[in-house]
Amino acid sequence: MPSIRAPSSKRTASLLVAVKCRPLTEAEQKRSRHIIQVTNDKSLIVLDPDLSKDYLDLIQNRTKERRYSFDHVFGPGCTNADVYRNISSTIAGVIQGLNATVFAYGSTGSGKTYTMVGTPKDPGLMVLSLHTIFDLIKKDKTSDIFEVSCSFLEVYNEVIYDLLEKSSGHLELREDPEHGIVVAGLRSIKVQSADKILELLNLGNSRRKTESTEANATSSRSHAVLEITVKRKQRNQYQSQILRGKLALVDLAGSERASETNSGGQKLRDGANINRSLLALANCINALGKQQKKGLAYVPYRNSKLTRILKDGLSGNSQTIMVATISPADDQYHHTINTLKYADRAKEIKTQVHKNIGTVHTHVADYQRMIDSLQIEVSRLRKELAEKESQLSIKQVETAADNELSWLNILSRETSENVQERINLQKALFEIEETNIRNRTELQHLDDAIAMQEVIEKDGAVVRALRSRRQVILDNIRDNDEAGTGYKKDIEINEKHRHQLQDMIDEAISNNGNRTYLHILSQYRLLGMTNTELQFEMAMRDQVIHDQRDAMRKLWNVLLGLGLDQQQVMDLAAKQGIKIEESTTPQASYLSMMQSPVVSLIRNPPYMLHPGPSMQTYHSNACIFQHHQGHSSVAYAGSQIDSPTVCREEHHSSYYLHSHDHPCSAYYGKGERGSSGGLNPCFYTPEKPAQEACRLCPVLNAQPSPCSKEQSYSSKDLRHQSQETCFASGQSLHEVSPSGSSCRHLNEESVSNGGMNNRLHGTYNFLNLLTKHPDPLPNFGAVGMRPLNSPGL
Ligand SMILES: Nc1ncnc2c1ncn2[C@@H]1O[C@H](COP(=O)(O)OP(=O)(O)OP(=O)(O)O)[C@@H](O)[C@H]1O
Repeated sequence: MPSIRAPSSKRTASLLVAVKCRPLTEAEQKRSRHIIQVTNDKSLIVLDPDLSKDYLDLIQNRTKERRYSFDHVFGPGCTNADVYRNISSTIAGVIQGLNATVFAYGSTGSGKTYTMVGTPKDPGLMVLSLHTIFDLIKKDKTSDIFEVSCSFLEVYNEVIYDLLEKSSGHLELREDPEHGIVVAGLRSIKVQSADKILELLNLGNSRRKTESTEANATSSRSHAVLEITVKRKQRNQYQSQILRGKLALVDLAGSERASETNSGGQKLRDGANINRSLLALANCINALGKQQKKGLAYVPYRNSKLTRILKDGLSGNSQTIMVATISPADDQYHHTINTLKYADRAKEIKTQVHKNIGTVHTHVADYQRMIDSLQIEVSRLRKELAEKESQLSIKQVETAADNELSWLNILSRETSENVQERINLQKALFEIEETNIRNRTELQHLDDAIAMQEVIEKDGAVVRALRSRRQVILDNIRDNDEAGTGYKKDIEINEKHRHQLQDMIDEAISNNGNRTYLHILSQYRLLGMTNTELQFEMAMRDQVIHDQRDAMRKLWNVLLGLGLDQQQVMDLAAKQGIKIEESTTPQASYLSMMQSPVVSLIRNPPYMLHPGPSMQTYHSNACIFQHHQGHSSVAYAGSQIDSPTVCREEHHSSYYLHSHDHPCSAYYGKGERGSSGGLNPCFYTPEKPAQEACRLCPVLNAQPSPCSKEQSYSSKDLRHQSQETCFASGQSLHEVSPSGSSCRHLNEESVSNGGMNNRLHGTYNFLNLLTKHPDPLPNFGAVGMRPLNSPGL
């Protein structure tokens, strides 16, 4: 299986919002007034639908007239081709390995399906996009091989169906560590021409659930997602590079008010489900919009299948276009305002776009195979279950038995929903807690920065900006905590429900003998498999991420401590065919930190947070102390840079830089110099308390260096010194700065402690390579800095 890994060059893109106003329909022309005025290609006015407003109302600003501006505005005279012209460049990016998402959003009957699918005379965005993709492939002058595949699904009443299957079963979502959210078992058909996809599109559309409602004669009752994947394999390239672009075209079901639909029963239930998932989408748009202004806010993707499917398009790797469709009719005023409100918020949403580049080598092939075999097992069980059910129903003759079976069906459906809900709630809770861990870390940075800045100017602009940011973060923490409490309550309710269902199942087994038992057993087995798969996925992913980050952090500490800069390390690694992803370097951590709006305010000394390797924090005569014990590690660095005590703290799998009020800083006092004459950046992990670290680090205890003059090495000497030789002679390695006040300590004990030998052996080998030591080539697998194609498992 080709593995696709995102390279480092990311571009931040804003979600592009286009508004399209359809003409009045024939029926509307008889009863409604046109209230949309498109003032130019970027703005529009929604007129007050109430004509009875008098002059006084108007001058007192009691009018309901609203003005909006967007990236593009299209009036009733515009065709789908006019809309498409403005977004075609984004679609073209798909054949270059970029992802794009286009979704139509609006109330029922506002023109979403017309915009996405269109008519033979006015083909919609789905059709036009497909033509672009195949035209570009045809015109391509390179010798690259293209492979286009397509899938088409619908989400109806919170259940996913494959529109390319005649009678599709229920499909489940799963989180893939490489590809994000994927629909397990969804058919992906390879296609050679736009016509073939259009055929599939028509077929799928004919299978879509539609109903005639008050507002629209053929109203879509489901959300439909057409996904086109373009794989581009470059011939004769190093490792056969593959670009993989993905285009998701989404036609949402229309929101409506129950009071307007004039429907009951199933129709009303459909409407409620549609509204629920659209509300979930609106909530995500809200949170994402807020996130741009306020920093980390929790985005409730898990509240619906639709939002989980759209997650990448809303915040991940995708250039995303929202086409907000509106009706010009005065009786649709509230719907129109509502659509435009969310379209307006969506303008704030940012995504990170990068090419999906991979090689034909396998990364996580083993892991993927395991998941796939589980998937196959799940579908086999599903089939078995369906067969058993049909056998049972053939044998059924008594009405009592029918009733029993339908009761059982309800029970098994409820059981399934209960399990799925619990998984979603637990994951949501986990995500919310992660978000607040990051919020709390930022709060700590801010507290430190405020304290330091207040020494300089008590109530200056910077302090005020920092305080206001602090308030925002506090609000976010409170909001997230409240949401977390809500999820915990939901989990309790879910748990109670589970017990009730279990009681009912137990009773059924004791009363109804074999058939019931078999049915429930199969269902349970099925759910058990799905659950195991999820747990397995999560555990594997977390473990891999944790191990790799941990090993990389240690390696960077050692490498940069030797005085090499990041570029040198990367160049040397590249010579060995190893690609170090930019996003994993200390510089990247530093940059992302420094790019935050508040940190940019406080970049300059004297309270610079962490200068980063490029700014020589890891000075050649800096002091590095490493101590390994089990899974904990501590590394300290004292530099000559005139900055206050700074700590880098690792929490869970995240890696933060922050100024910290811990005993080391207390020792010197805030902003005071340590014995080195410079202030000491301090690196530690939570597992190793700072006091212990201070005790262990001779420099921080302001004790004389343990190195005698004869035992000391300049950093240059050290790099040419074989550690083996040094350890063999019973010495520990220390490097002393010219002033004698800072020291690098890397001894055998610290290397061997806690079973870290293998990893450090790898590190050591790599160091030898970097310092041109004639030892064998490094074993990168041991240190987590793997050649690009290693699975890391
Ligand atoms: N630009 C347009 N020009 C002419 N007619 C249009 C246009 N847009 C929409 N219509 C007409 O408006 C009606 C409703 O459109 P459509 O079915 O696309 O709405 P929708 O938003 O998809 O509704 P639902 O959410 O209920 O599925 C249809 O009769 C359609 O032909």
